Amino acid sequence: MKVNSKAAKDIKQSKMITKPTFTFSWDNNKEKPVQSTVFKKRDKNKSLQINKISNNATNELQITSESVHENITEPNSNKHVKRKKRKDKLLAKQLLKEGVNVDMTKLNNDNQTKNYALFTDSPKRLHINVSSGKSVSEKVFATSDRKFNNLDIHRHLVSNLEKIDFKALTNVQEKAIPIIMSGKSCLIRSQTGSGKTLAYAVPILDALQSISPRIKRTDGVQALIVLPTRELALQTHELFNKINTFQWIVTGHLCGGENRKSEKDRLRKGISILIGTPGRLLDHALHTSCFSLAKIRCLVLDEADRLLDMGFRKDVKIRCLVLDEADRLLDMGFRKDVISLVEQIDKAKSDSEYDPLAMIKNQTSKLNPNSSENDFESVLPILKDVTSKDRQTILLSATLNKDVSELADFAMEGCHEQRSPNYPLIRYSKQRHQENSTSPITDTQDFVIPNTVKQEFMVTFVKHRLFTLSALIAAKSKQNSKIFVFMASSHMVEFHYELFTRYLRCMPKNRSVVKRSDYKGDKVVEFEDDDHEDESQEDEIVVDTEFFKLHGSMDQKIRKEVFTAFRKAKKGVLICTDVAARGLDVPEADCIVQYTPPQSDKDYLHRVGRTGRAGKYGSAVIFLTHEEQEYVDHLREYKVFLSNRDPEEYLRHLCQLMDQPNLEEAATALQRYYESKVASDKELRKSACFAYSTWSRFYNSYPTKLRRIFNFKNVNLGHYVTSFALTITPTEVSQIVRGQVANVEKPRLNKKLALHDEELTPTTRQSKSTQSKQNKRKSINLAMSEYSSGLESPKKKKKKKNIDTT
Ligand SMILES: Nc1ncnc2c1ncn2[C@@H]1O[C@H](COP(=O)(O)OP(=O)(O)OP(=O)(O)O)[C@@H](O)[C@H]1O
Repeated sequence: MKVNSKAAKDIKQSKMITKPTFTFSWDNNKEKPVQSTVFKKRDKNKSLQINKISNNATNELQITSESVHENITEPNSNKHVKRKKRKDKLLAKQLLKEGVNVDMTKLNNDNQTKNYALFTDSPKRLHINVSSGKSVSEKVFATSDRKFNNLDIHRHLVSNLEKIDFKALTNVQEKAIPIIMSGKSCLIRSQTGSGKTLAYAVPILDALQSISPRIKRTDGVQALIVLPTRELALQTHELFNKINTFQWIVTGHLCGGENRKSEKDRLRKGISILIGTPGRLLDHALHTSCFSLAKIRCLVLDEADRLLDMGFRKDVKIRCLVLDEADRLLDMGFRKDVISLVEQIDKAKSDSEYDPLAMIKNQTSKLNPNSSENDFESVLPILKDVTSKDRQTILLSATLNKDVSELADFAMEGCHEQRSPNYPLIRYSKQRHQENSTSPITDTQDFVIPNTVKQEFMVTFVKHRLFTLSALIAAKSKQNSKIFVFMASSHMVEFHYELFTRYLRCMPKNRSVVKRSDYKGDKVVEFEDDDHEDESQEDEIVVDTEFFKLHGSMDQKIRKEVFTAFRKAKKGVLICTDVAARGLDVPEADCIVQYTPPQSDKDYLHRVGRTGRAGKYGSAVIFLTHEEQEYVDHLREYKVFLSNRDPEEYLRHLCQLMDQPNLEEAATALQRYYESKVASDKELRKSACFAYSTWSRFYNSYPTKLRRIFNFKNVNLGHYVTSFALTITPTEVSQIVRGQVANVEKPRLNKKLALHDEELTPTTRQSKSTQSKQNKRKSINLAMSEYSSGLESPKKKKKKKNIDTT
């Protein structure tokens, strides 16, 4: 019991007080009656007892003492859990009858149950079939042993590539580079980490360097590369810079969250190869005059008609449009925007003046005797031909679906003088529904995951999730691993990042003093003891690794710094949302942890694809609960086979970490330690509440086809609260979150999982108007929260008639 008059004041003033209860007793001398009034805070964590004694003279009650009781409720002490325990016992008896070995003492022992109940759950069995099947695999490097110097590209480019150690061609490069160099549009599907970026970067650079007279900055954008995330745009830009030996070819990137003025300056100077995210590109197209559409071909998103009003000139020449991670762009709601872009470019072409020279040139090139049989038309490569009004379109992704193929049909239809929808589809493996390379792409494509990645699943009890993840991180850090940990929301990333950096990485030296008796019952363990200011309070590094965080709500500057630092780090743990799932290339990353399963099956592939890149080895593990284990069967539909990993293999590391000989004691001590820290730190507790709240929204918005596996109605929310190191009930968490949101003047939190308005794409912003549409796109929006368009709010830009000319 603690007495603290400030706390007593807080409770008295607090609005969250239930009705007081009055009790009367006699004072020690049995002379006067004592009236005790107990106020209880709604969160039941604190209660205030005021003892008053009647003053005979004035007939008034005098306060004799005030005391605040901190009742840390044991999460499992409610009726619901008791009922569940009864059920567990019945189930255990049933299992015993079936001949399954069940330790009934654990279930019957009340003391054990009282002992925090982390390891007293009824036995749950895995009922999934984990036998492996034949997955679809692709070889990364070409068997023909072809090298860059065998290609007809400039020798300076070859020597630079060799210097960076790009000698042998990967399969996708061997197939795609000659096709792109010939000027054809194509659709490329190839597994993650197979070198798709270089497959288009090399031919683009080579084509541009061969133009005579040399292209100038003032000639405007020649190639436009559109990517879904800022990090990906930055990374692609870096790659272009690294391999570009031709100083007159200027590359640049535009993505949300950066200083617009410096971007404007760069645009004014001129860029030949422009890499960017759709939102920011549109932003500049709308507001930056030096990014005039008269000079450069721009990606037109939502407001194509307005762009035309703004002077979409007819002599524009974007001759190469690359849509990387094309399916992601569609998932993010950019379908309309991309289609608008293509329409505008086509319109510009058809509106352009009669150009007999170009026509003659095209005719001549069609008679080129060197053209291959398969060429549906043989033209002078578009990028090399300055007079060409054509456009070359390249769509790439590791996962193509019907939507992308429809977009490709549309985008490529008009990209050559003689239209032909018969564009080459570059894909390596023969798939279930694929008879030949021209057979249609369906939504049920088999997933091709690098066979150098060991894919596992780990079934844990919900209450074990937090310390199992900690154990995994501790174990992997000993092996100097570089780990991606994928979580559901920005808040979840923030909370785990704080918790792990502050309390997992370093721990007090005296942590071994916590014995079983210390975490029995309802007492919260505190390692620090105010009375002992000795060395026992010192911390030591127990998990020797660096933690990083990455999510869409972070400031762009920090986001860039974090990403660069993680790439450079020798080892580390990147706690992130799906913003890091696509395209990011961290070659040394050797472990992927999916702490929250993805909402889209494709995301499973892309998350796993952050390891095992370019033939390197890696492992990927997904956390599942017993109720979710069917997900393993679900992935088998895509020919993805996971093996089972026993969590105990990681949990053993906790004994050393917590200085406890017994595994269960060590795990419980860690959980208690986290809980005590969260309970005593207001900010951390708030962060945990938001993390839990956004997780629950995420979990509640799985798409229909995954809902039978990830069913919100089936989850024990109380257990999930424990997995966020909280010792309060889910209802209390929502009250705290609601209270916090109400206290914020201008709530930055969108009703949907803390979506920041600026994170929405122009298309989504329009769709915000109707609630029904919102509901339909619930899961899309969740994913999009991670991507910034960098656009101003619609209100601001609506009345802007004059374009900013600065
Ligand atoms: N010819 C090559 N030889 C050696 N390494 C290569 C070669 N081409 C690419 N790489 C390396 O392979 C890795 C993956 O390349 P890249 O990022 O282009 O893959 P991707 O296919 O685009 O993957 P994702 O689908 O995940 O975006 C990079 O680290 C890159 O440096």
